[in-house]
Amino acid sequence: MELKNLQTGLSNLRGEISIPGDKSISHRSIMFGAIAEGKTVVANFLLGEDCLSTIECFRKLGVQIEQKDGEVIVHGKGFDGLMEPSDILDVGNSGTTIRLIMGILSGRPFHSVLLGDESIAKRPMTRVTKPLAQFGAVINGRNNGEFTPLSVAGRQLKGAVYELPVASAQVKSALLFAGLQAEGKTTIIEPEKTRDHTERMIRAFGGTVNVNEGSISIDGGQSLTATDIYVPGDISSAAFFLVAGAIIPNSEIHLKNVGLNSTRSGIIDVMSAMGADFDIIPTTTDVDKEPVGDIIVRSSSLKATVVSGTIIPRLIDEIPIIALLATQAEGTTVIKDAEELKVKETNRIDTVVNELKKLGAQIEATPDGMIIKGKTKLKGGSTVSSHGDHRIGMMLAIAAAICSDKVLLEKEEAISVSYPNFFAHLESLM
Ligand SMILES: O=C(O)C1=C[C@@H](OP(=O)(O)O)[C@@H](O)[C@H](O)C1
Ligand SMILES: C=C(OP(=O)(O)O)C(=O)O
Repeated sequence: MELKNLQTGLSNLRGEISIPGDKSISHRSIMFGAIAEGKTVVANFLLGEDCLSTIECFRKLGVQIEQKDGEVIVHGKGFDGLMEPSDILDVGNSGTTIRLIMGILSGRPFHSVLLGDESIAKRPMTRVTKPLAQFGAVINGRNNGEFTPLSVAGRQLKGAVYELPVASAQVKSALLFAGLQAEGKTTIIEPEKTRDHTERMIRAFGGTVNVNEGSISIDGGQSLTATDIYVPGDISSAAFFLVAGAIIPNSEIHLKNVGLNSTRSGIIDVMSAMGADFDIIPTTTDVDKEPVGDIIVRSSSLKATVVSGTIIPRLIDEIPIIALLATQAEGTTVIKDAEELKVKETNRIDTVVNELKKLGAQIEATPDGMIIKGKTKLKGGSTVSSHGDHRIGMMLAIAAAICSDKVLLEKEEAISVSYPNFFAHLESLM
């Protein structure tokens, strides 16, 4: 296996980078473009492997999708324009693709089969297949519908009321896609607020969705109309450079075009609580659009914090890099209520704790999170692994930057799932 020799001992990071498109919004732009009528032009689409998997799945469903001059153009023909695929739909490494597409496929009058990579094969699917069964969907899979391969026998769905047992935007979104094509009304009750890109996009495509405190309702039988989408930069990708700027000495990084949707910006609140030195310059001009801004981050003197409760869904994908940040803060940082980390691309409680320990961090796993003692000088002198998880790979590359001894990374290729230019951007700041 080829190992990447990570840059260590960085004395500063300076300059400006434009953050690539948001992964969650990019997936949804293809899905909504496909089920709407007309031509949807998507600008700043993320060309990461996960989003490319979504494009390929919809091409197999008969949707014409072009990539031209940095834009993606989706020629939608409505829900009824989707056709039975003659081949397996391969979602690759993407949990968002497989979970959301089930909400669309379960209401279509044809048969389809979903498969992904070895990580997807371990991720729980009954969180989606069970509630969809309440709508009348018929989805089968290994272990009573828990694991891929999954087969979907689509049929006319009936709207339902469903209370989510875990805060999951993927489950909520799958049910909204089912509800859009069902007979009658659908109401979803969330235990905590999760990312709301699906609700925003229903509106952008001319649909109606009612959001009340803790619940989301839609009427079935809605038809959507194509629109142009601008995808803001992904705060989950910006997070690696926010932390790099704060923990590497003599740094000042200007991150351009970062999505600042409040359902995603928990890392900003955590960095504030830890005393990080940064400024936000909002650049959004249209209040109906996803909020966007620039962030300037500088080397900081940090203190420990507690990360728990309702903030967790607002920063779930940033916890690996927040754990690294906590190794450089004075005091004991506690991250709890984050059991969901166990069912991501890897068990992120285990992979974060084990890999950071190899570099010299004082970090222990708990059943629902981790406890990190700082400030600790990370040494390195070891080989670490992404375990095929893009966010673990990027966190380790930033961790290596503050190590004194050599650090080798196994499975760096995972990073292109969400941030193909990651190393180019990192090097441009050195
Ligand atoms: O809806 C989405 O686009 C996502 C929701 C989150 O997953 P859960 O819904 O499982 O929390 C997040 O971890 C994932 O990266 C993307
Ligand atoms: C969990 C993630 O993605 P997904 O669930 O789409 O695989 C992620 O990007 O961190």
